[in-house]
Amino acid sequence: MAIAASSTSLKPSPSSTTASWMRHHSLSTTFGVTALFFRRSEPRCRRFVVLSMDAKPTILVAEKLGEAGVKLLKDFANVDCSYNLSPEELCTKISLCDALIVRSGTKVNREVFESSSGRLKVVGRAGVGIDNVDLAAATEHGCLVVNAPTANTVAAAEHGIALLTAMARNIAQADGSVKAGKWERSKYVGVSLVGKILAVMGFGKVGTEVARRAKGLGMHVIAHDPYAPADRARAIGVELVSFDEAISSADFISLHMPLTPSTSKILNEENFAKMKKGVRIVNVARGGVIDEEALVKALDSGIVAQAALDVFTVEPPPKDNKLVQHVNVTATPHLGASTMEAQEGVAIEIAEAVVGALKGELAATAVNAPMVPSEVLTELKPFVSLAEKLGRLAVQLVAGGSGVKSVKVTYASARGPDDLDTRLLRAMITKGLIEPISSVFVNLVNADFTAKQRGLRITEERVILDGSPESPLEFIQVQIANVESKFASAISDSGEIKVEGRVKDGIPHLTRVGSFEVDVSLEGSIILCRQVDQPGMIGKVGSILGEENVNVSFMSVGRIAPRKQAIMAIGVDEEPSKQSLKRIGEISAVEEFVYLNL
Ligand SMILES: NC(=O)c1ccc[n+]([C@@H]2O[C@H](COP(=O)([O-])OP(=O)(O)OC[C@H]3O[C@@H](n4cnc5c(N)ncnc54)[C@H](O)[C@@H]3O)[C@@H](O)[C@H]2O)c1
Ligand SMILES: O=C(O)[C@H](O)COP(=O)(O)O
Repeated sequence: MAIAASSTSLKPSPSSTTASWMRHHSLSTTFGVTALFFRRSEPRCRRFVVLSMDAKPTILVAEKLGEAGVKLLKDFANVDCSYNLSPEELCTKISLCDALIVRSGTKVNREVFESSSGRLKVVGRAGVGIDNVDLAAATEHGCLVVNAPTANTVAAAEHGIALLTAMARNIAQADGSVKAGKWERSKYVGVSLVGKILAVMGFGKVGTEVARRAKGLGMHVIAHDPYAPADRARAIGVELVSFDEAISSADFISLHMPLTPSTSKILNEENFAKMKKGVRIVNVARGGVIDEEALVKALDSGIVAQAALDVFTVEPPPKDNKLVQHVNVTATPHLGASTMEAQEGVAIEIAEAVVGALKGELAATAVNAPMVPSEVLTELKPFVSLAEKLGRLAVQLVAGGSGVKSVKVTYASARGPDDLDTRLLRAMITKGLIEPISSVFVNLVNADFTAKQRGLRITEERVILDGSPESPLEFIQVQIANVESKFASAISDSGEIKVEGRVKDGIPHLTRVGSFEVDVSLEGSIILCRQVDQPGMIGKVGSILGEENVNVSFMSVGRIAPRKQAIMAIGVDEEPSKQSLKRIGEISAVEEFVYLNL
């Protein structure tokens, strides 16, 4: 994968790790100790993590949510249930919230993310359709969007069937007539469903359940869905056909695709003209998939005999909306998901997803981030940490003023190329590369976007090794090209800054710097010294650090040959004072050294 370059570049600067308190606070509050990819590791930030460990995150529930879900949320967070907020009120409240839960009635647009000043970390959509959430803006702001895709499927399908049968037998109109004191038996003669062709447009979860039920009513069901597997359709006796075939052969059309740029107004004047005269249309998907003006015309001309609509382009539709008022239209106010059972299920599904995301777990229903199965995550966890630390090390080796633009990551593994999903690792390397030298925070959601925005091009390469594929990876190598290093020995023979690491006994280790092999655990911070290999060096450095009670966790020397140049890597638990670092630099055999903060 390659992330295209843009015009900006990263400029390392020693003091640029400082971010605002608010950002640290919201990060650590929101993604506490278990946060796998959201927590920063600078000592300064760790203080805020400790401070905020007891602070509960705040979740704004902006639309009615089932009680069971609200209870789950309250067990974990402060919950503010504020319904019917104006857009301005939502923007004002959002800067105090770590998560927001909405249904289809709230527009979560760019302004909402901008108003959150970086605090909003999760948007939970209590339902399926996410067309009311600006996903691009969410991603740019590093905000995870999760939905509840399964709990209202049956409710929506049942509502679709209810509309289909009610429309065919004029139930709503006849009911109104009886209540008005009339008895119009010949006016409300309906049409039968049995033997009729139903075209299900969008053969996903809801479409499939509608098809199943329609077959039970004796209908002949065909479906159109460019992405649905034919065998799934065949398994329930449904034939997948082209768009034109579906709409031109159907007696009834039921819409079940999401609203996207490619489905917007997919039923338009041109397509109504292709339909059988007298076709009947059900829409429990989204109002925007129909050109509503064209539908009014098609109803007036008789191409469309009847329509049953649960959803509208603008909700609620204006009172004088011609479609709603049309005599041949049956309308419901977006009730597809509104059964007691579905709303309890959706509430639990979204509450679990939002709480999980706030705890830093990878969400199974993430809409704008890769979903990583938990077993894969368990296996990758130490490599995730290694990836971030290699990124942090590599960028700190860049001399101030050099712009980091081109980074190559090599993953060496004995596993087949399809067995390793590198998105998580790439995100962590990106986080490691960017966070030490900027005030932005990077996570799985915004990593690629942030890299692209900063003109950082990351290319990935797989090296397939022989041997046992027990571990997902042997080593990860990070190379930064076209830069100078503040530690010349980090430059490899081919001219790039190069660091390489492995996981040993579950702990990330640095195993190569430039052309030198080292072995130091990446648990604290590191001092790298290039020296002339000679006896007593470890003791000299160790005693300088010992004098100020800096604990050495690890030492390793990698050398070209005995008594030639060597690199000493020293792992330290505490940050040495400037004075101690200066004294290390003054040891006569030391040619260069660098302190790297992990
Ligand atoms: N009225 C309601 O209350 C209600 C309730 C639930 C869902 N919905 C709507 O129904 C939609 C479908 O829900 P779902 O759970 O079945 O989602 P889903 O993702 O399981 O199914 C959507 C299907 O549409 C297909 N699709 C995408 N583009 C298409 C196109 N151009 N032509 C035909 N098919 C296309 C997809 O391949 C997918 O199979 C949701 O996006 C939501 O907008 C409404
Ligand atoms: O996409 C959905 O899940 C449905 O349209 C339900 O929307 P609602 O949560 O506003 O009822």
